[in-house]
Amino acid sequence: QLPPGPYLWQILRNISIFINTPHIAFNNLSKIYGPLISIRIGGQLVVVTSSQTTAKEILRHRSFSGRFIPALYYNIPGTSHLSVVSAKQCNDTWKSLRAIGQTYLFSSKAIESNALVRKNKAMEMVNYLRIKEGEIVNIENVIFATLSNMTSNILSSRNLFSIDLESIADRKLVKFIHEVVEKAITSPGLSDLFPILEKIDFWTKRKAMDMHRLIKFAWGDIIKERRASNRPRDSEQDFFDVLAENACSDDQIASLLMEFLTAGTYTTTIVTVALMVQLTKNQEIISRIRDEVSNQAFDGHAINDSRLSECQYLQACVKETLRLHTPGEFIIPHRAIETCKFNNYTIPKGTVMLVNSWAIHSDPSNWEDPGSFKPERFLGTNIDFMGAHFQFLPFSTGQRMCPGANVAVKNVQLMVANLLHYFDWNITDGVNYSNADKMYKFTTTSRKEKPLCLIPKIREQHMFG
Ligand code: HEM
Repeated sequence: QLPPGPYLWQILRNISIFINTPHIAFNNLSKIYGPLISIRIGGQLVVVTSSQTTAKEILRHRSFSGRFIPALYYNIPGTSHLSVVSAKQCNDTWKSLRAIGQTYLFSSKAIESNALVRKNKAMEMVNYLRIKEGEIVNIENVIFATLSNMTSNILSSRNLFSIDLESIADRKLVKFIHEVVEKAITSPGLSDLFPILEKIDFWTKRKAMDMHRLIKFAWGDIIKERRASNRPRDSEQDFFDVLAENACSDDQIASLLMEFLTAGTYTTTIVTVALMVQLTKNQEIISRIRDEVSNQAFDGHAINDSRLSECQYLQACVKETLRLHTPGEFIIPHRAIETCKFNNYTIPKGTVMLVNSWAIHSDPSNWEDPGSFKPERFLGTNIDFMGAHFQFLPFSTGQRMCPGANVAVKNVQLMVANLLHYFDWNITDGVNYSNADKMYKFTTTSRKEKPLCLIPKIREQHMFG
């Protein structure tokens, strides 16, 4: 009754492709076994789809609305009861946290009322880059710090990083955020695959305590300071105030702030950087974005956040980057919360449900020349990212769909508009826009061989601005 799948020896024979490029491995398997494939990894049953129709059915199926997150994450104090991304199912706490997020972060009203924070952080970035004119800048770090500070200010009215990430404390925290995504959220440990080992899996418990210390290190002082300060007026409340009013413990607040920060910043940085990499190869696209931003969104002093939605071409570039460089080739794993019948198969409770968004975004029956960066493909179409067009699911669809889709796109647009409006960018060997293909090779859709380092040059009209 389970969906078909390869034998263990077939996986072992191709083990390196399964480990290094599982999205390609499963896409290849779907040509043999069809849209639903099951495999057993240790004690864990995993069902994978690379088809857009089946993906839609899974992501919108109530029985598959649970989340599978490795045990490492749940061993971090504060994470198990108060969480959105890692909530095991869509219970009342999950609903109320999504509602709080909607009020303070995600809704159009929240986006509008946070416009000043975003503008100020973007201008801090521009001012920093002005000082760095002619020097090699790790622009990936600057983008990460700026996006993190935008998010942490919206969540808790405080900065989390210095803009150049130069201090040891900053670097420690960045490394940790990468670790949260790459180890705690997306890589199953031994006790996830062999639950019988849970009691003796001391490594996971020790690692979780290390992570807890770092979360406290990041948010501890901010939480202490905020708790000691006067309660703000209702109209000035932020996300932190609502959590504090709801009797959340320091551990719970810290881990939730960290979760939102990671969900919002890690992904958006990847997309902004990937778009910058594409732009370093294509001066024509840069000129087109610049013209559009100057005409539609520059108000004489700064880029006007609310007018960026009129920049259709810039938005097409962001969509094309989300298609070609989706952060993560698979949607964060779902979990069957009950045993159910699905497409004539029986899917047992606890099964991990994986959707291969890379395969959907590279399907030649949906996308002509899918491996190329062609923003024009989105112009004149109504294909958007809100989960109604199943050939394009960067933010997923259904109950667990990313609530931050609109904020994310707005942030990427704002960052790229500022970076291009005020600066020309030379790649580090001094040759403008020529060697980028070799220098910034992607090893997967979103990981590059090297960090993106560029040299900013103030554009002439902004010399004395
Ligand atoms: C380009 C940027 C982003 C991408 C590609 C992205 C993508 C995703 C995806 C694929 C999911 C999983 C959906 C599912 O399980 O079906 C997700 C979940 C989530 N994202 Fe995003 N995201 C981005 C930015 C953001 C931002 C800016 C925020 C908030 C500030 C955010 C907050 C969340 C949260 C809270 C969840 C968990 C939803 C739940 O489980 O109910 N994301 N995101």
